[in-house]
Amino acid sequence: MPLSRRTMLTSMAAMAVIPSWSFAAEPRRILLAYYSYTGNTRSVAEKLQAHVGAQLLEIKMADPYPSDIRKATERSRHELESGELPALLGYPYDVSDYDLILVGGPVWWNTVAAPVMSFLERTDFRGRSVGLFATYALTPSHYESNFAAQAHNASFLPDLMVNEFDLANGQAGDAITSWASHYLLKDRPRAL
Ligand SMILES: Cc1cc2nc3c(=O)[nH]c(=O)nc-3n(C[C@H](O)[C@H](O)[C@H](O)COP(=O)(O)O)c2cc1C
Repeated sequence: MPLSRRTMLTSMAAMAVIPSWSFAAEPRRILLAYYSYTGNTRSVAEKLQAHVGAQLLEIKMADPYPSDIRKATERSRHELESGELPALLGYPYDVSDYDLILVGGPVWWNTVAAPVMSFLERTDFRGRSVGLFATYALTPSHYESNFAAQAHNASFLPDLMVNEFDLANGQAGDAITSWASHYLLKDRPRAL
């Protein structure tokens, strides 16, 4: 049946205002990997996860540190000084399904905690965006630069460093929320 002139004009007018492509919200696929010994980094990871709905991955060691913190401290120091990084459970991790990989861990001995170093060493970040977050007691020190040196081929978002005392006092919430909304929740353009 032939279209009426009015129908044709209406259709043409609609086509003129609707572009052939548009911006649409497409959820980012986010992996949130973290290691935590005393629970601080886990707490940040869970807060971030509540904001961005990422897939959580706890980095687990094949031979976990003892609960005696002095023994764990001695061992971790030896691992970092000698470069004999601890074996992990379930590696290598395939991150190719994710657009963005968040990696969290504690500052240990002024640098990246040994299990997180292991994770970075065994993961191929080629073509991926990485957002690092860490918790610390006194200063993040060389965490960021040492992390970047170990995570080959990644492009980095600005990082999130959380002081453990701010976390314990409930004063880190705004910084965590702000980081998540600025860097993790952006919509990406998608061709329709
Ligand atoms: C072995 C060890 C070494 C640490 N070294 C540092 C350090 O160099 N600088 C610092 O600010 N905090 C240091 N801390 C404190 C931790 O970074 C802090 O408590 C962090 O929030 C712990 O995170 P977690 O609870 O996720 O394990 C160290 C803690 C441990 C157990």
